[in-house]
Amino acid sequence: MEGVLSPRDAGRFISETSKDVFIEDGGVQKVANKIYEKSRTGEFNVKMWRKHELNPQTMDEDAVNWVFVSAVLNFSFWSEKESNRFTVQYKDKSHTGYWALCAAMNRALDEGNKITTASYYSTVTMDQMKQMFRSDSEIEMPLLEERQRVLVEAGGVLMKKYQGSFANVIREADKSAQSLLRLVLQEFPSFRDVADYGGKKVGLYKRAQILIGDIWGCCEGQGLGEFTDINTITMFADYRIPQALVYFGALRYSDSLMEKLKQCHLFKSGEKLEVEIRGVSLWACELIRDSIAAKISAEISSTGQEKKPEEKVAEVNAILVDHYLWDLRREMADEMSPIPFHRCRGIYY
Ligand SMILES: Nc1nc2c(c(CN[C@H]3C=C[C@H](O)[C@@H]3O)cn2[C@@H]2O[C@H](COP(=O)(O)O)[C@@H](O)[C@H]2O)c(=O)[nH]1
Repeated sequence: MEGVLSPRDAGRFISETSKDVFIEDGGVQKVANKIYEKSRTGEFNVKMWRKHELNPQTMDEDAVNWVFVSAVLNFSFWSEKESNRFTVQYKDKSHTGYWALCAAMNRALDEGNKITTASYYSTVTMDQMKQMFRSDSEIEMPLLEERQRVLVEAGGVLMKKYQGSFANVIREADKSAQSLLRLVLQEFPSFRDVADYGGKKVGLYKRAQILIGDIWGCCEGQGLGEFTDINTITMFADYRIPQALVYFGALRYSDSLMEKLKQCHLFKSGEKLEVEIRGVSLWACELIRDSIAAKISAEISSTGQEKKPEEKVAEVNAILVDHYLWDLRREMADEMSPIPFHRCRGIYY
């Protein structure tokens, strides 16, 4: 967007300016080493996305439209008590947080509600939302009215300008992730995750970038998911990656900020401390990605010969760094729970 720092430039600027959130190089190297080792197994690549059972298993237009709706709704699942959250039972499993959103979408589809069809969700009613996104715990899905509003808005744009399919937006971007990012920000207002910080406008664009990352993952970087510049997409600035980065010592909070977090302070979207947590986390992931790239090129130059294609370590971009940390935060939820996440009610992440 015009006059707005891109996520990478925003991350660098916020990191250089921040007074309450700091990057610790020791922790950055620790995470980079863990991911570098993981990347040598050959399983650490774009194919990981589809391994999650709730994600679509096809790579067609329906899958891409599923991803678009999940990205429109991919925000703010946290509740006061982590022990009592919005929960969805689906195929004998209990899902919370982001996975509860996916489970609810799949349950809705199984029940005949066309939640991923723009002609349906562009006119979805609150009664239909309550039915589709009903919780199986006593905690309802947060911000349901907001979710209806952004769904109707997004569906309306697709119907009016893109024949009802997000695949047509992707086609217009002509295999450029940055063109698709610009198009999403231009056409879908709810994705405009921008804040005022230090006299500048900073674009963190969490949902717009995770939309592109998930399209890339869903299609394994092929067909509708093929982007020549996918490595320019940064980490997705949510409320979980910071938790993981602090846990591994890559990020450090000032005592006063840590105290606020421990008091479950409710941050306003766009306030200084909230922007610093998200922006410095983003920059930390850029540094982790750079450190991994240096290790990979050092390995190639030290062995001298080029690896066989199947042995080549797939380039580790910020999306894969992000997914590694996000999935690990889920797997290590208990170990990481002493690190407080920042609470902000909003539609951006
Ligand atoms: N940075 C980042 N943020 C992510 C995701 C995802 C889901 N991605 C999955 C799909 C493929 C990947 O491998 C992941 O398995 C959700 N979120 C955000 O987290 C928050 C919810 O968290 P919790 O309360 O624990 O459910 C909420 O802000 C949501 O917007 C991610 O990947 N990266």
